[in-house]
Amino acid sequence: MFTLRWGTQLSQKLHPYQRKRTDAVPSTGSQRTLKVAVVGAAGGIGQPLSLLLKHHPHIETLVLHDQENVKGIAADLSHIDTSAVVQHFQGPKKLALALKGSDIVVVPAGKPRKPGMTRADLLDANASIAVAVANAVSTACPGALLAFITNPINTIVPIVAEILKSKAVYDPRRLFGVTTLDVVRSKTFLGESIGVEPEEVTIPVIGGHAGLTILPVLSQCDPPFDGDEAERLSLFHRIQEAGTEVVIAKAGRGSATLSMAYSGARFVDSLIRGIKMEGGDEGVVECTFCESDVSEAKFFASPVILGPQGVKEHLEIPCLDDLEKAALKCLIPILKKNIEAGIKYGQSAVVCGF
Ligand SMILES: NC(=O)c1ccc[n+]([C@@H]2O[C@H](COP(=O)([O-])OP(=O)(O)OC[C@H]3O[C@@H](n4cnc5c(N)ncnc54)[C@H](O)[C@@H]3O)[C@@H](O)[C@H]2O)c1
Ligand SMILES: O=C(O)C[C@H](O)C(=O)O
Repeated sequence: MFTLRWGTQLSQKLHPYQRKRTDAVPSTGSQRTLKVAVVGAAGGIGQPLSLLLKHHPHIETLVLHDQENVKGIAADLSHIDTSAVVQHFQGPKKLALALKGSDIVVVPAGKPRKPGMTRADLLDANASIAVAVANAVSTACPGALLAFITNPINTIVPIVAEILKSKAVYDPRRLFGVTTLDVVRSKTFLGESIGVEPEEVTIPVIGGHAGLTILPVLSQCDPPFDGDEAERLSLFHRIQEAGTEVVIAKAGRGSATLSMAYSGARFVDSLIRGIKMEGGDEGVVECTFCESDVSEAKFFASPVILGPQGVKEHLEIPCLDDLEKAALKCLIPILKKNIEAGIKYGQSAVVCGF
């Protein structure tokens, strides 16, 4: 029988350097069932992501929202013999209603890249979508965990933070840019290179989610990657440019969708396992882009321990070798600029009343 392997196998194992005792947290009731909303559910990512989430044993209600018609997708998914009930909503006027009472909102709404574009080129098209979702979340489900897939992640997440701040509902523990695909790709490429199952590979990927801001910490790979300097640089570059590899291969028909849906589902599963964590549980570790003071940039992708309220603890930036230290030094100014653009956009959206 086909079963999805939710739980430990899908999410990042605790790496030895991350292994820490965490404070006991009160039980939030592992029996609680959850409402998860997907905004952009009719899209290239949204459809397979919704398919994967329909199989999640802890999702009681799966809400599909899109500006396009999602009725057919909901009807289709609702015939799958798993218990999640599928609801559907279309258009901006239905967004707040769709999100009402959601525990988790995951957002793959927005334009994807075409060959020749950078992720930053998507800002004009996608920023207003992020603002609309943040506004709706602030009234419909201010306590939800909010995971953005929409690019450019480095700028979209700071925009959303500004909108939520203006509504006095911003909780940095609950807002995430999904960078799981960078980890998934790193595990795959390293597994091939080392000659082990990709699932056995653990590697932190830090920084941001665009070109040079993506920093796979190869020196902390487990099992160790012991390629020579040339292999190391080539792998480093391939991971940074893996999104572009897909954009070029799709030749104008969008960017990564299936691997992103898999990665998005894995991230949602980790959020759910955090929500359902019982006192004494060790916690779920994922690399994700969120506000922190682990680096000089206000937002940074790094390993966090997830718990019932979202981020339970930010782990230190892993030990870096000389190449990685240089890469971090080079990415920080780029990331800061991306973040600053988001803060400015968000603040002006607030002033303009969007
Ligand atoms: N974080 C990552 O690692 C990662 C990976 C891949 C793609 N992405 C990004 O994800 C986004 C979506 O990619 P895709 O390939 O699914 O694109 P797509 O065009 O196939 O789908 C986007 C969907 O969003 C919907 N949408 C647009 N505006 C909306 C709104 N205001 N409200 C509700 N729905 C709306 C569209 O109707 C469409 O169905 C892109 O911005 C892409 O760059 C991020
Ligand atoms: O590359 C893109 O534009 C999509 C996404 O960010 C990716 O990494 O695949």
